[in-house]
Amino acid sequence: MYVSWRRTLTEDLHSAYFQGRVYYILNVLREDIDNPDQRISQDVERFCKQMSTMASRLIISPFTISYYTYQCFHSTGWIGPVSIFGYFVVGTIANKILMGPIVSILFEQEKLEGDFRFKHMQIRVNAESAAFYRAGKVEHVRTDRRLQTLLQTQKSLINKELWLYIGVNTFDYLGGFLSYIIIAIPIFTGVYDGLTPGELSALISKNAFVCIYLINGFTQLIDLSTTLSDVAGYTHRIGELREVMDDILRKQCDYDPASGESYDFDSDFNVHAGPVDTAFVLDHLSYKSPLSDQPLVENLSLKISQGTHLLVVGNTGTGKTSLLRVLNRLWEAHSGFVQMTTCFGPRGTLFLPQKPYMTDGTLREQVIYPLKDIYPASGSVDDDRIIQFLELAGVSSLLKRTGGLDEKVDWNWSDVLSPGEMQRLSFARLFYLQPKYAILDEATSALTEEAEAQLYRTCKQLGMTLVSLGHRSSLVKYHDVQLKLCGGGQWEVTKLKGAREEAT
Ligand SMILES: Nc1ncnc2c1ncn2[C@@H]1O[C@H](COP(=O)(O)OP(=O)(O)OP(=O)(O)O)[C@@H](O)[C@H]1O
Repeated sequence: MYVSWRRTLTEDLHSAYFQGRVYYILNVLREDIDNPDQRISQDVERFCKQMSTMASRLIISPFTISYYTYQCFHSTGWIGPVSIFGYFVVGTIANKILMGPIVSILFEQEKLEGDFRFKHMQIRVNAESAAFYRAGKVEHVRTDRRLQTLLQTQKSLINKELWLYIGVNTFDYLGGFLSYIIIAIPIFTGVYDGLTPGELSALISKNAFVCIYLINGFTQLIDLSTTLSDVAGYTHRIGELREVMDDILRKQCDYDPASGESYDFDSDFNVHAGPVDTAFVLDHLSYKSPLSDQPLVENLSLKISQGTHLLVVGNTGTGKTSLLRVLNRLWEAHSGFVQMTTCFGPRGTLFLPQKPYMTDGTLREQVIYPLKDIYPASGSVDDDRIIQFLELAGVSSLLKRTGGLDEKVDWNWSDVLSPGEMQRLSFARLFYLQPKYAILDEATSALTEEAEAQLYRTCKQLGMTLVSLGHRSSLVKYHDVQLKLCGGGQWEVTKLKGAREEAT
């Protein structure tokens, strides 16, 4: 049961988490949900484990309780079952009161557990940068601080649980007396006055057995209180995550106001109807960052068309990457429209983000990312293409390091590749997927100008229209139009080297 519940619950959460932009919104934009990763992995695991330990008792209890209620009624009359049920109700109310604070503290403890784990994760991912700073001591203090906060909460949880344990054990203990009180009432009220001492002792032992068994059935349920309080805490965390994901899915605006069509964020490779030679149409677009009321850009009208290479420049924080977020529909526009008139992926538009993302897997999986399978499915011809593109991107040496395109590697790609190698590998991806439009966010910032020139030349030879973001003046010569973001919502478009001006 544990395994199948865990599978069902995790798969259900995954299907919502990976739908559209939900994982991005949860991790980057929403602050009301802590540690979604921990909720999906650890909380679900513990929830299913605790539920499965409760399951056998919960399944069997109704049968044993019904059977012994009948038996108890048969031997003691209504007084036995009624007093035992009453006793159970009192015990349940007492436990409910004691359980109340535990659920909220358990919730808090799991949050702090997630924060503590995240700190270790942060150090694991950034071990080299931290080591360059010789930051062992400061990281030690900070990690210990998180541990102390966690342990304090854990201690107060255990203190609260202590009262619950005392309550549960007292209930168990007093239950033992109750069976004799139930038998004592008919004896002392003279119901069994006509019986001989032998018959009376036989009756007492029979009645005691039945009552003790019925009470035992209830105490077993009451013993579940501690497990139940844990289950309630995990349910709260998992339920909250599910509700927030549903809320995001409901609000996710997959409706294109310009074309009036709805689109599917995940159906990447469907061609969107629109002018064939245009990738994006921006109409009086304004956008701002999620935490600020100041507009980054106001009333931007622009067309990104085939053959017109666009360079986006501007000071730090003026909203260059944010423009790509709006184009890629990660952020909603504040006003105006953005229409994406091509598909996403091969033969459409592809974004190379500022931080190259190296997935796990083989070298082939790195190159074909984000495709799941080779494209087009062409067997060994595909190998030749991949090798050729690795060479063109200047990372053919990776073939030797990995031992082949399909050799499994046991390292973390982001740890072992230099930033320059990661950028080159991202270009190998781009060459392989050959989109019509390549949107490059400081994609060559870690490379020399010669390497940059070679990569840009190859992109153009492969027929891509480029939209680049960057600070380097060397980028100017590869572009026809420049969009300068000046901050405070201002922008200006200029034509470079006398090219056709597509932008207005
Ligand atoms: N997830 C976020 N939540 C809140 N604010 C954000 C978020 N991402 C970016 N910002 C803010 O939005 C503003 C614009 O950021 P953006 O990344 O577009 O800058 P940029 O022009 O690309 O800068 P750079 O040249 O350094 O890459 C910045 O002030 C940034 O702090």
